[in-house]
Amino acid sequence: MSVQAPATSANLGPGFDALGLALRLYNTFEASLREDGELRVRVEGEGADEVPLDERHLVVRAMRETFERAGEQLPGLDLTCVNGVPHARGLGSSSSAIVGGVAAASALLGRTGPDGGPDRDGVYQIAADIEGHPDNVAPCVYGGYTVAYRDGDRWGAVSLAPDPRVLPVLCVPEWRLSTERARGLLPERVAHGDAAFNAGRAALMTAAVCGHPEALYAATRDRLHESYRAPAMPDTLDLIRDLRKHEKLPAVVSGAGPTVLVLCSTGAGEASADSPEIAGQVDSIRRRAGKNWDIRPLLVELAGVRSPSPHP
Ligand SMILES: Nc1ncnc2c1ncn2[C@@H]1O[C@H](COP(=O)(O)OP(=O)(O)OP(=O)(O)O)[C@@H](O)[C@H]1O
Ligand SMILES: N[C@@H](CCO)C(=O)O
Repeated sequence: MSVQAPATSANLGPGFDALGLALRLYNTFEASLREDGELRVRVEGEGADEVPLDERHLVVRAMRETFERAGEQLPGLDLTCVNGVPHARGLGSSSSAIVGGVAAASALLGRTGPDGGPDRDGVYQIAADIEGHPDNVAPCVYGGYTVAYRDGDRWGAVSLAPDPRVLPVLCVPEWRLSTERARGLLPERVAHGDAAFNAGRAALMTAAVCGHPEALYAATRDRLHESYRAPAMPDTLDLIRDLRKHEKLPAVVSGAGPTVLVLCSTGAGEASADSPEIAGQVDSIRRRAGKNWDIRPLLVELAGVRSPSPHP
């Protein structure tokens, strides 16, 4: 069976550990069970020469955890990963691997949702437990723009369709920053005023993405994480400052960085990389960014993780 799990951009500025957006850029995982107990992992594309090809592989770990929670043992496994999502760039590669692994294992265990597709809530609960925070996992599972939260011992999420006038443009650098290191830079406590500031901007972000793109510039302000992480990604914060100050574009750190997310938009009509208004904004981004950044306009993925067939 095969699973396609999208890239995601989390936080969107003020929505630390809560807001996220699914992107049309994917990792694909093909998994089939082996009766001889052997594990065979093949990886193509992003991270191919870097990730371990044994029990430590993140997809394998997620699959094993899902089997164990169901009271079963994962037998042998053939796993092929075709990765389109760059690692450690703030594009949710680890969530894509975890969600893909949990969705594949769930399907192999015969669990499906009411529509015959993935059991989305089941996948979300396990994957968010493994990842530890839900803001990449929620859009990867449900697609669209998501607001994720913790409710007692469960994870909750609402998925909304973004305004078609909005187009995410990613500026992806060659260099990397691990989420673990970026989280280690955050303070244990923040000022009440900063928390209140972010609450207002995060609420505004939902309005902005889902019907009021004119509010995107004001909505993309943060006081809880970006500046604390600046020492680990000074070029990212410099590019964001330049895009905001000189181009008046709503730019933020994508996830834990170092990618920059720019929420481009049109005044009217659907946003696409070919529409003159967006093409002009993309040109400005390219000019400001220079040659060290890969500028990628990406449509929003509306459906989330897919597992076309539950049969091994
Ligand atoms: N497709 C994958 N297959 C196997 N392991 C992966 C995969 N993607 C990520 N990983 C593991 O997770 C690590 C990167 O995860 P990390 O959380 O630092 O970055 P990210 O998920 O790309 O960023 P962010 O969470 O900020 O969006 C990699 O170094 C690798 O060990
Ligand atoms: N909210 C997370 C996203 C990256 O996984 C962070 O900023 O650390």
